[in-house]
Amino acid sequence: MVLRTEKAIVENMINFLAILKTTPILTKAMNAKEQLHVVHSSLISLSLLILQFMATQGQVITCKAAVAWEPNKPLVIEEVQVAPPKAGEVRVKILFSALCHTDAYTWSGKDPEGLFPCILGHEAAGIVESVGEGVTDVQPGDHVIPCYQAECKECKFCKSGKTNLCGKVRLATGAGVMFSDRKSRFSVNGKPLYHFMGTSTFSQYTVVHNVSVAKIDPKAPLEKVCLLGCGVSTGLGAVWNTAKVEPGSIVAVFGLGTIGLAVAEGAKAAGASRVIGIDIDRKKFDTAKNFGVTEFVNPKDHEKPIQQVIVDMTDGGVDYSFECIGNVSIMRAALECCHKGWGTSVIVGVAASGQEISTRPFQLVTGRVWKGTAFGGFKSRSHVPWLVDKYMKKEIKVDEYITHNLTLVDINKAFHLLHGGDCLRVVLNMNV
Ligand SMILES: NC(=O)C1=CN([C@@H]2O[C@H](COP(=O)(O)OP(=O)(O)OC[C@H]3O[C@@H](n4cnc5c(N)ncnc54)[C@H](O)[C@@H]3O)[C@@H](O)[C@H]2O)C=CC1
Ligand SMILES: N[C@@H](CCC(=O)N[C@@H](CSC=O)C(=O)NCC(=O)O)C(=O)O
Ligand SMILES: [Zn+2]
Ligand SMILES: [Zn+2]
Repeated sequence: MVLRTEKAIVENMINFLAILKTTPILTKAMNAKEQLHVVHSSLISLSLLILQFMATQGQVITCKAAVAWEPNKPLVIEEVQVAPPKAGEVRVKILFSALCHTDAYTWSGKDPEGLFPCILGHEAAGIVESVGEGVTDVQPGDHVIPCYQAECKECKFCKSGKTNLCGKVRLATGAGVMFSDRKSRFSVNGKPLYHFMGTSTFSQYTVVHNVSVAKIDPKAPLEKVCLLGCGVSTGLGAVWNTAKVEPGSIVAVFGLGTIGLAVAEGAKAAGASRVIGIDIDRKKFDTAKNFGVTEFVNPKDHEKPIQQVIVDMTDGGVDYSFECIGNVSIMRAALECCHKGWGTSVIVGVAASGQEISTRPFQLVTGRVWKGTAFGGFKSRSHVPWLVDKYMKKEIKVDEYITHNLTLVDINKAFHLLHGGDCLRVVLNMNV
């Protein structure tokens, strides 16, 4: 363990120097003496961080977390105890966590898997603090994105080559506990708190399974790439992996929040000839243009059912449609606006417990295809680092989805903002 930790320190020093080398302020604005000063003080900070991690390894950490004690009741910032990682587990210092509508959905009490009290949050980035026995893929100091969709590379799902779903820890994460002992690593004064989606990132420290953590480029800004833990990746992947949109396709996107905009961005990158954005909030269109939407339709402006409006606009229907709202009536409309013979509709939105989809079977008999996607079909540990690299090469947007920056203590305000029409993603700084 000591050897592994020393190796981690050295590797992180090297990584850190690599970051400094690419920091423009060091190459342009400063003289050599000033640059040396920045390097020295940064190295001291890094060493302190590593020493801090060495001091906490194997110990219970007390830190701040937002606890959902009951559905729909304000989250409470509590001092929580985070147990050390057991075999096959990783404890992560969460630096930035964004809010996703799925957190709000579970918090609302409409998620059949929702368990309380719990720590929500699943779109985040941080640094590995310590690892449990047998963990070799990551080590203290690594920059990581927790992944609610695991990738063990061994189970029948992972080996199938047909899906990104992984079966290894899914039952445990659905039950709000860790796989090895079916217990939680979180507590408040001895009272256990449930984990959420295997990530629970609204805590300054969390414990995740080693199959649920992606190691990323240490130069990537964690306050931005945290978004690749869910929303942006899901939208892009829905287009590239699930639908496999071809150049020249006509695409309809229902719902122009973060997920719908990422679908539009993915469709544009895939060479779609038209990207029709549908939303009941007309303010969304100005933003949507910047993400690749070419036409905007507001269902409120039409008497006819929205599927008929789209069919009439597209000589019989679209090649691909995406439902990015979580509304089962719109899921039906999204299927029925697809072209006879080949149109494919992808459900991305998460609908509440008890909701069901329906259509005339004739819609499918006549060649339309109905699909769904989880995390955009991306295999988490393999593809999240690739997405981070694409962001670093400026091949995908991320910054543009961040409309608000707040701190952990303002998390209730952040959820309030998330429900407003002007908000895409709120990123919380977890350590201020
Ligand atoms: N399948 C997956 O892996 C994932 C699914 N999700 C789900 O995706 C959905 C969308 O997430 P966000 O983009 O963050 O949500 P959002 O709330 O920001 O966006 C939804 C958009 O739909 C619009 N809208 C609402 N009702 C409408 C209607 N009847 N017709 C047309 N437009 C309507 C809203 O004005 C809003 O612009 C959520 O249900 C979320 O839980 C999120 C992440 C991953
Ligand atoms: N527990 C929920 C499940 C909601 C859901 O479908 N989640 C998506 C991710 S949404 C992210 O923001 C998902 O990946 N599902 C696959 C999975 O294995 O959970 C419910 O029952 O409604
Ligand atoms: Zn999400
Ligand atoms: Zn697996």
